[in-house]
Amino acid sequence: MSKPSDQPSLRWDDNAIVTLDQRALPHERRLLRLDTVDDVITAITTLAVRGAPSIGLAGALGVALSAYAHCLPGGTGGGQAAVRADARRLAAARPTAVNLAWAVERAVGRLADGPDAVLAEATAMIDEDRTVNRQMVAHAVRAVRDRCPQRPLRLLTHCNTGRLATAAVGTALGTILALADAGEVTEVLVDETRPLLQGARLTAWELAEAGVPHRVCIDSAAAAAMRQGLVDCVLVGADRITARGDVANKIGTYGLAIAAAHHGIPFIVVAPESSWDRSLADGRDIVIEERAADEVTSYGGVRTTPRGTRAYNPAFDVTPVSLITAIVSEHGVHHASEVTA
Ligand SMILES: CSC[C@@H](O)[C@@H](O)C(=O)COP(=O)(O)O
Repeated sequence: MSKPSDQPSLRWDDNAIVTLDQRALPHERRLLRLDTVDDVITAITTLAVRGAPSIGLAGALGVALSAYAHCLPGGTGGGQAAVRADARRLAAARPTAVNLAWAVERAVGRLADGPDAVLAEATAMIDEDRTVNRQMVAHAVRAVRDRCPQRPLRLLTHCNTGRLATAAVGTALGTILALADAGEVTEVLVDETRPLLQGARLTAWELAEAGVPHRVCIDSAAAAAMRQGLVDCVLVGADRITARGDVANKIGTYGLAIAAAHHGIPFIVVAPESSWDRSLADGRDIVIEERAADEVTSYGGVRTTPRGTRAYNPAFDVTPVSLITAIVSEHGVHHASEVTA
């Protein structure tokens, strides 16, 4: 039997995309079947499918769904023009993670060869992501070992960057799991990741599944944990990295990086090449998704703020390269000071 981490977070099955519904975790392991482009867009916008590499793969498979619907005799018609329109809607479902637009564009690139070619491209991307995960994690493990001589390690991570967010072991969380597997980790502090609790719900679930000791850490306690000496290294993922190495990632990452720099703690970003957007130099040019106020003004469907309270709810922030120790991809370890436009 394969280990949980050997199973891709999403797959193609009988003309549909099948994925774990991340909204239901950790209480329910519910499979979600996405039959149409609209299903895919809803899954991405509601975070049933989330994490930069995973939404890219879902987007690419969504183009295949569209190609089968519009480009086969007996389908709904519309041809390639209709598929391109769907592809634009898919790519716009979430604006910050560049992996989504990148993957959709790659799938569209095979449109002239027919729906089977689009599907083959999308499924090849799933296989590639698995290879990329393995390579990236190997480099990132080396980066942590080089910078953190003490053993065992106390690590801190933010959001969810594991197998739910990718097609294999993940990026930052994959690295943590590999270090834990080697017996080098004593505890992982898991930022709960307000407001949608990707850390508390998903990362804690993945770590528990793997048997890695961890505690959920309220986001606002991360700096205090660093001051108390509970953190040897911070590992996070990325949604978009600019040519000079500024990193957009889940809201709260910037604050973590400031705190880590203040305490002299290595801050390492682990992300695939597909998260780089070299068309941008300055991270301030990255479009940051602003999400609905009710994600903050209510909890579990119950309002927590006075009626009419407005909210500031950006899904991501940007950490300038000056606060980052290293950025690791499948190609190796980049010292942040070497990454320039
Ligand atoms: C390997 S996932 C990298 C990032 O996508 C991750 O850190 C993150 O910020 C995810 O945000 P989310 O809003 O949950 O999709």
